[in-house]
Amino acid sequence: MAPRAKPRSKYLNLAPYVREQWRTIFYALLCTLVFTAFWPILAWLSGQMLSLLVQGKVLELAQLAAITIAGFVIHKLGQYGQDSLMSKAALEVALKLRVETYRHLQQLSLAYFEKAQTGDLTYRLTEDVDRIGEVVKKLFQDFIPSILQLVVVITYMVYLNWQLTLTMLIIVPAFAVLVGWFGDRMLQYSRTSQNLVSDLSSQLTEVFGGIRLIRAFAAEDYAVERFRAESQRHYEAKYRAAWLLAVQYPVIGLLYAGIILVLFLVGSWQISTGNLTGADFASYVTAGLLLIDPITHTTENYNLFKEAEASVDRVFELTAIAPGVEEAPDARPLPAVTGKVEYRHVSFQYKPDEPVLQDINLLAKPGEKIALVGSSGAGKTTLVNLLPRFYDPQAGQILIDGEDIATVTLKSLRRQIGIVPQETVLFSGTIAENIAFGQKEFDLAAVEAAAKAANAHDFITQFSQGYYAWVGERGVNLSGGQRQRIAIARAVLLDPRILILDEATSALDSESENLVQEALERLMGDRTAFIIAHRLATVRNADRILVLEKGHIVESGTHEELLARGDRYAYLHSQQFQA
Ligand SMILES: Nc1ncnc2c1ncn2[C@@H]1O[C@H](COP(=O)(O)OP(=O)(O)OP(=O)(O)O)[C@@H](O)[C@H]1O
Repeated sequence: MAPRAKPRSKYLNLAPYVREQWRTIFYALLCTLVFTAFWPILAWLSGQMLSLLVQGKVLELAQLAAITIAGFVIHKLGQYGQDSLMSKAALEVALKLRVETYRHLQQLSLAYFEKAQTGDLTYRLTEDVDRIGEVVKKLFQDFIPSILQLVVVITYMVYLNWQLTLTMLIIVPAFAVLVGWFGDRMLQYSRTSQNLVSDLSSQLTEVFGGIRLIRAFAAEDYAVERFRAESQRHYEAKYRAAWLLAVQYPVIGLLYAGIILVLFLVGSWQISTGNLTGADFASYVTAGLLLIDPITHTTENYNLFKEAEASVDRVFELTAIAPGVEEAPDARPLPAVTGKVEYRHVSFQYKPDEPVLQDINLLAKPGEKIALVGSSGAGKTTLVNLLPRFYDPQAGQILIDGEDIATVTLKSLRRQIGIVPQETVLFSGTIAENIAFGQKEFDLAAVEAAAKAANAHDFITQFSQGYYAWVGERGVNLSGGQRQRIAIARAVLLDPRILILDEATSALDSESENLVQEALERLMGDRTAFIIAHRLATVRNADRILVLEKGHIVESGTHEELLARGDRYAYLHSQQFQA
């Protein structure tokens, strides 16, 4: 039989992030050492003090108390250092992980985002990363110090008296297992009763919603009986939990008393044989008490680690996704282009065996305006989306100024292509920030000039805060036409040689329509433009019209030429553009 591979812990993925924090962690561990080393010292001091107390040596006791307080201060300073530094390291890990994962997501292809659920992605980047941060914090701030404390205190106890320690090491874990068993059972019962409560409430919602039906069928008794049965189940689950709790306290209390009894019996036996002094026994008991906290923390943290493993898994699942559209390793920046665009035998499909574009050939001269028309689903959007490499074609090449776009850097390529989409997305921020979207710093004068060219300046200055008016939730509301002009201003500011315009299908009022149209004409100027056309004016004025059908270019020519042909375009024109 082949040896079973040991499952690799998901937590190992976090190692590089933790390693980066080694300096902080190192200092934090030094503080932990100081903090922990003082546990046995404090236990020993309390034993000595107890012994002096019994002997009535007040002065010595006072001196020792002063030393103890000093020791305690150092011990607490160690704890402060440990907690603050470990928290810092853990939060840095979470921060780095969050930003890195986000950066990775930004590189994934659009195809990924079409499949992914936004809610799920958001959850992974917020809740899951937070939970991981919490776990890392617990690991360093709680788990490692607790383990260290256990080791140090137990070593001290062995040093004081090994016979007593051996006895304790046998009975205490058994006790811990029993407490754990009670805990698990309680959790199980409370989950069951929670589920039953939600069943009960869904039954109520259903019944109150359907009360007419119950009346109509005279089914009141039936409804009461169903409700009674459900309530009975709820009662039983609750009672089981209450009963367990009632049993737990006496059982654990009795066992606890038993442990103390054993401790005293074995302790007095050891004192009687001369293996242990009274003061040492007091130190021993103090040390024993010091074990309770770390044991509780260790078990709690262990459960937390188990639970959080799913979060680690979910976050690293994202970072493992390949970007889809990738830059060639030797990609060069695309130099400033004139705007000549060429598609050579380009074929594309989103899903295997469902071709969307087939053997597309097209050449756009610098400054040419090309309108794309065709019925819905013909592949117009897909065709233009290949140009900024939102997707890569399965076959063929796309060239800009003779450079294959697959060989240049994505940034330099996309910077030279302006896009005015059908639906303008605005992010929360000022209008100026929205126009200068993607630029860390911008010149307000340039933004204003762009807005003027986009026929947006007038409506912007009507807001009381002008370019600083806030867009987004609780911000100014922009109409469809205004949003489009913001999008046009964005493109003007970017000043690309190539444009992709996806005309809005939703009707604008005629004034807005004229302003938008005028702004678009100005934007297009002498740039190369691909326009997914829905407006008659655009189609008429285009240098060339391409008619797409089922992924093929079926016709190409000017408006007049194509009308004269009386074929596909003429048909579409009569259907769509006759108003
Ligand atoms: N992200 C996607 N994943 C899978 N299939 C897609 C995707 N986007 C588009 N398609 C399919 O590809 C084909 C072409 O779509 P595309 O959006 O390019 O057409 P279009 O001509 O722009 O249509 P419309 O005018 O309705 O926008 C359609 O059959 C569409 O269902």
